[in-house]
Formats: sequence, C-alpha cells, structure tokens
Amino acid sequence: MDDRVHPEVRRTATEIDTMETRGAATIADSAARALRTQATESDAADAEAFRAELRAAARALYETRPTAVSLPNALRYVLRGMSSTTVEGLRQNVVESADEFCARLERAQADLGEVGANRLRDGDTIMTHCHSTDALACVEAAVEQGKHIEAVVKETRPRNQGHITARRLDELGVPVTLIVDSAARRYLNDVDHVLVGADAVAADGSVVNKIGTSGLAVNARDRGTPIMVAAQTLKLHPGTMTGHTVDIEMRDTAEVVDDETLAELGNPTVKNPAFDVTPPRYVDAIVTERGQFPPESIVILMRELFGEGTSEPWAEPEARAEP
Ligand SMILES: O=P(O)(O)OC[C@H]1O[C@H](OP(=O)(O)O)[C@H](O)[C@@H]1O
Repeated sequence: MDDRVHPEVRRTATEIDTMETRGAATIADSAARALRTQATESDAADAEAFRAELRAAARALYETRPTAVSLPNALRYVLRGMSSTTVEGLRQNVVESADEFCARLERAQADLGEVGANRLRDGDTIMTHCHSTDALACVEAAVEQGKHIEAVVKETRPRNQGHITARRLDELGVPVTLIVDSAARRYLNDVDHVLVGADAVAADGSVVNKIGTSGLAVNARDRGTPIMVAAQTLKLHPGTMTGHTVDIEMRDTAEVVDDETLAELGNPTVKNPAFDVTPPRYVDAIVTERGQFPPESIVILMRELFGEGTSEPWAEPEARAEP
C-alpha cells in the first residue's frame, strides 16, 4: 500500500476487507471517516501533495471490496469537496464533506425507513436475507408506528449475517423464526413481503445483493409474495448509466469449507461469490429516502442525482489518467 496512506486508513481498509466492517452503508460511513482522518493527520507540504495523499487513501479504501457502490460513492462525495488551494483550506473541505456525508447517510436511512414502513401493515410477516441496515430501518419505523411485525430470517451462508438480523429484530421486539437458506421456498407462503437491502442498484433496475437474493426473488414471484428492496440513493451505481457492469466479488473459499474438510472431500473446486444480480422484473419496489420506485424508473432518479458525474472517485477532472 502507498506509504502516504495513514495507519488509521490502512486499518479501516483491512477491516472492510476482512468484513469486520461490513454492510454497504456502514462501509461507506467508515470510508468517509477514514478520509477525514487522513486529512486531519496530514502533514503535506503543499496543496498538490495533500490532494495526492487523499487520492492514495481513497484508492486504498476503494481496492478492498469491489461490489458495494456505496464505497466509491462515499469517496467521490468527500473528494469532490476539495476546492481550496491551500493545505489548511483543503483539510477543512474534507472534514466538512466527510461530516456532511455521514450526517446525510444517517438521515437518508431514517427517511427511507419511513417510506418502507408505509408498505408494511400491522400483523405482517417479512422474510429477510443477509443483514441490511436499510431494510431494518423500515422494520424499525413500522414498529415505531405501533405495527406488529414478525420475521422469517434466512441464516445466509456462508457468513451467517442472518444471525445479526435475528439479534437486531429481537432488540426491536420482532418475533423471529430462523431458517436455513434452502428452507426459504417452504416458508414463503407464510410471509407477506420479502425485504432485502442492496449493495448496488443498476440503471436498468437490477439489484445486486447478497448471493441467494435472486433465487429468493424468483421463488417469491412464483408464490406471489412482493419483493421490496430497501436501498438509499447511495446504492445507485452511476457507472451503469454509461454501460459499465457491476463487479461481483469472489471471496475466499475458506469461508465455505476449511482446508481439512476440503482434503477429505478430494479437493473439489470451490466457488464463493458474495453477490448476485436480481433482474428488475422480480422486484416490486425499490424504497429510497426519495420515495419508492418501480425498478424500471430508477434511472430517472439516477440521472437527476449523478448527471454525467461518473468518473473514478479519486480522479480530478483535469488529471483523470493519473491515479
Ligand atoms: O447498507 P446495508 O443496508 O446495511 O447493507 C446492504 C447489503 O450489504 C451486505 O453485504 P455484506 O454483508 O457487506 O457482504 C448485504 O448484501 C446487505 O444487503
């Protein structure tokens, strides 16, 4: 890693890489805070050195996990605030942008929760996959509105983020039934909504989320169960407006099976994709802090929010080839 990158930023990058820090919104929040630290601790001699240092830090954070677009969106937001021509001015720019970003993220999640809660009725049961703070914000708001909600929670192999969801729902007073992933179809008849988060939403309305989401959505459509995706606008992927595709992260196979067991099995090939893509036709609504959208119309919101601004997060308009 570039030696201009502050140890705190390195630590954040490692925590994102190892998934000690995980979940698209949480990753974005910690990346923005890391850039803030890089700025406050910088002893760069001049404005150019300061900018280069911040870009190096952004790259180190960006290279951790490829799929959740909230990460480059956060980096872009903070770096775009650098308008000053002095080190002190730039430091101030980054601190303000990072603070503003984190505050907006929190507000967006609360606003999204209110929108999502309106789709849930008193007495409804939801089915969840993985752990999404955006999805849980909808349940939390519904509970605050006095609605009784129950949940069927998929454990979400291989990392079992469903356990985190079960704990959070229990804290909200929501009764939980925990199931293995392969039991989802069996229980779809008992639920009123599938409620999941997103790591990225593409311009055509496709939803990139934890592996297993697309199969769940197809089964839910077959059973007539509505599928609701909670995704604040930070999850909209600007690059997909200009034809880029979303990279699907392949994680270490040790998450699936340990070396000893692998040897006992005769060393088969193991694949461990972290995410999959659910086509828009299987999604009923994308719930954002700006309201709910049918997936096919999300591109209109994306144009409004991003315009043509889809460059790499660390690239400055006049120095795009440099990173
Ligand atoms: O931003 P929030 O809604 O918290 O999370 C969004 C998504 O991030 C998670 O990915 P991972 O566990 O980091 O691989 C899940 O796929 C989850 O749906």
